[in-house]
Amino acid sequence: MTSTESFFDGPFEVESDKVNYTDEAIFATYSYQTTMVENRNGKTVVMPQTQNFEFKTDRQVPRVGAMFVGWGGNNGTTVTASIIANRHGIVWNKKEGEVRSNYFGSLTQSSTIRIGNNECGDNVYIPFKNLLPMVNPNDLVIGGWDICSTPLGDAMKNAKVLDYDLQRQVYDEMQKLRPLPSVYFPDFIAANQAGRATNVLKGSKQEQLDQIRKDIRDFKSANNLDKVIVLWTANTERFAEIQTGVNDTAENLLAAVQRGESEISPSTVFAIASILEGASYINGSPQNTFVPGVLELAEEKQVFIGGDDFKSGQTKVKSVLVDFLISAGIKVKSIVSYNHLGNNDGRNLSQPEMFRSKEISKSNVVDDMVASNNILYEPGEHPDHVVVIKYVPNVGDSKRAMDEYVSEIFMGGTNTIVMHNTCEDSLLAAPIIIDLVLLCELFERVQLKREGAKEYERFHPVLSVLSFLLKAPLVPPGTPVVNALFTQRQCMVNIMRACLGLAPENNMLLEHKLNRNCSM
Ligand SMILES: NC(=O)c1ccc[n+]([C@@H]2O[C@H](COP(=O)([O-])OP(=O)(O)OC[C@H]3O[C@@H](n4cnc5c(N)ncnc54)[C@H](O)[C@@H]3O)[C@@H](O)[C@H]2O)c1
Ligand SMILES: O=P([O-])([O-])O[C@@H]1[C@@H](O)[C@H](O)[C@@H](O)[C@H](O)[C@@H]1O
Repeated sequence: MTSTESFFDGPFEVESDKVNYTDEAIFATYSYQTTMVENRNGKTVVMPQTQNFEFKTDRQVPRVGAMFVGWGGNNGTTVTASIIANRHGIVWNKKEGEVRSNYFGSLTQSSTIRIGNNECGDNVYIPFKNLLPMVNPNDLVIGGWDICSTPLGDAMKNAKVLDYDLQRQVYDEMQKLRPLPSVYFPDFIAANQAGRATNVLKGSKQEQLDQIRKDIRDFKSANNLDKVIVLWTANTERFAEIQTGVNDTAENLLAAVQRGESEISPSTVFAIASILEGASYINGSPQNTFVPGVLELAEEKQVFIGGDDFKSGQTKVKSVLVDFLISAGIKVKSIVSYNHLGNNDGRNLSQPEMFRSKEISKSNVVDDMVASNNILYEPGEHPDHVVVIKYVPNVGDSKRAMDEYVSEIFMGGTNTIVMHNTCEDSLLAAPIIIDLVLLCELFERVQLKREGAKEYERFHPVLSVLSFLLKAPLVPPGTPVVNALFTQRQCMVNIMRACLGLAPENNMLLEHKLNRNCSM
């Protein structure tokens, strides 16, 4: 039987008159094809449109620092220890035998992309990370802040995420890592977190903002970095109230910080600091860090922001399952998502205001799929959708998710899907954190020039291309939110293909569907 798949792991290059590789950059011409649709007297008229672009992708991979807010938490310690383990090629023992350090669960490090077919007609796949020049996670320089002063070795032990035999081998290196003091406004996270607040900044909000900015500058210069990316993996905050004159514009926001306005959260302080220091900022939690004033500031300074809330387990499955059901013409009528977890995040979420932030990000993930099908759903009609999260210390970081999906099928039938999903929360989130940093950094090196334009331009500061990794994707104002997981993945892959002048992956495989194989 002939093999239908091949895998090339070596260097990768496109040979085409549309692509030019220089030492500095990859230049590619690309025809972006879409369709404009009009409703003309009841008839849907579709008009193909083409816009030509020139893509420029800098080839020099910079020296990158990742600064985590909440560095001492389960996610922060797990991602740090795992990068150290991969850097040293650590192998450890479990009862099932030896395990070699890896980046499973990382889109960039452990997934592949179909790049075409060879002369035998076999599909050819390459590592996702080979498509465009990308930072090696082993080279990331990591730092960050935590309101808890516990050194990272002990914090890793407290997290109880990684196997003992692995922890043992990275403990000494981890124990040398100390989180910087952080911004702590008690009413933004659960009261039960107060005991952790042993490493907090003093002074006014302005003084704390200035200190965070200095921390970023000092980290960058001390480690001889080309750039820093700041990522929030601290606890889920309550939503901040949007207040006119406080956080509604960039100017008001900066003035409000100076006045010490109470409705400015720690995460918003970090976002302001990052943007003012030219460091991209990513929000791995569900709170509304990106109040209108932050959005305006990011646009003013042309600094990338991304969020919200890592899409790691239960929601990731939901964004696939509901997409499959609705795109198969099956009417989802009810979604009940229950989970319990026993880590500190779960403890923080046990306070209603913090749970509400998470409930919002977990509940909106099917809106685009439902809105796409007016055969199944009347305008404004939605499935029942309930999210329940309970704190049960015994399970620790090993979250137990239980979901029930009830759908209406053919001729009045009913389909019920019940799922139990043990999500090792931090082992699922850590590779996502790596992908968010690496992809954000990659897209900082991509520029586009429209046909006839003199200047290149960067992507909009709200980096919506990161949506595959996030539950509640932040998008530029007025643009569509896409949650369907494989649509999100294809979007990212096709943009990366466009950087190489390659057409989008269309999955047609037309060459295999004719009476005789057509050699293209
Ligand atoms: N699968 C996942 O683990 C997953 C998925 C999606 C989102 N998240 C979100 O990621 C975040 C972290 O999850 P976790 O399991 O690592 O939680 P965690 O409680 O283990 O870690 C959070 C850390 O943040 C610190 N912290 C709290 N407020 C801070 C502040 N203002 N500044 C600096 N540090 C602060 C805490 O001391 C703690 O060390 C949570 O908001 C969670 O909702 C996690
Ligand atoms: O990503 P996902 O598994 O759907 O959602 C998870 C929640 O179910 C969990 O309760 C919470 O603690 C995690 O932070 C994460 O947000």
